Amino acid sequence: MSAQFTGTGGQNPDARPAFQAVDATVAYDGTPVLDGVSLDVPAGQTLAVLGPNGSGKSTLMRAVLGIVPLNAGEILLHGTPLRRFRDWRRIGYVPQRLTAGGAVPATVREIVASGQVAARRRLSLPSRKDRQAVDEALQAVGLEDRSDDSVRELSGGQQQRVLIARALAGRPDTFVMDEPMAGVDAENQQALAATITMLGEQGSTVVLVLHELGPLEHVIQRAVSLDQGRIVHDGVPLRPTGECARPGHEHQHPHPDPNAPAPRDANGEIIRLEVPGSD
Ligand SMILES: Nc1ncnc2c1ncn2[C@@H]1O[C@H](COP(=O)(O)OP(=O)(O)OP(=O)(O)O)[C@@H](O)[C@H]1O
Repeated sequence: MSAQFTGTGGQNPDARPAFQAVDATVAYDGTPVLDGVSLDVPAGQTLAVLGPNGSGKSTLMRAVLGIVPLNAGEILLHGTPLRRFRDWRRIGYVPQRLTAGGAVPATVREIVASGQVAARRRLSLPSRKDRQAVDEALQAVGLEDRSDDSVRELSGGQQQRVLIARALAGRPDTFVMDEPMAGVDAENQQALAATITMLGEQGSTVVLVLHELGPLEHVIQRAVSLDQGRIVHDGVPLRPTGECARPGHEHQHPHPDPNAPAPRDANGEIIRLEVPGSD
């Protein structure tokens, strides 16, 4: 594997935390969904954010990335207050998988290459190094043989791997992945777990929203559980107990079933993969 994905933080014990939330509060219509959350994520750590549906996991991820404004508190990225942070090329965001947003049809390679736009100098064309980074990102997620296919031809799990390759192609060292395993079949989960393991081993910071640790159990160093917008556990990952420990237990989840047919719009067209931030 190339050294290009190597994070800097994991090798430097003096590095400032990748993410810091200080008493972060977010309310929608007056109802707090993040209720004074304080959290430091050291550079180089692989951390899972767990919790029941609606507990505020996605809101916390969006808040640390500045997508959702805080009502109170503060966020720092790599030691810099969010409002002054400019080094967005360091951050790779893997959003939840499918939306009905208006993306254009695109090949796998085009989607992955779109992850480099923020990192390239304005108006410059992709360099040989950029193209090489796309090749390596595709290789990292095991999709190099699908690079010229339309993303619409891929399964949901493969599309999720495309989104991760897209984040890798920008060469960040800090990743936020919102439910990368949701609606992904077992084979693609294993492929994703291998990629995330590689990132952790190479010193990147990886923050993942998960419903269960599953195939990532061996790579998660720390788990933070939210409930009703507050941190109720922070430490070694808790093993599931009771009903959740039962073999075959299925978390109640609003995301698509991996075996369900591809979602279609009112005209019968398959809903396309959104390409956020590809401007
Ligand atoms: N844009 C919004 N406007 C109003 N309410 C919102 C908005 N986004 C989220 N919420 C509400 O905030 C609460 C927390 O939502 P959030 O998506 O952060 O939870 P979550 O833990 O990620 O849930 P899930 O596991 O279902 O993805 C929920 O009650 C949700 O309905």
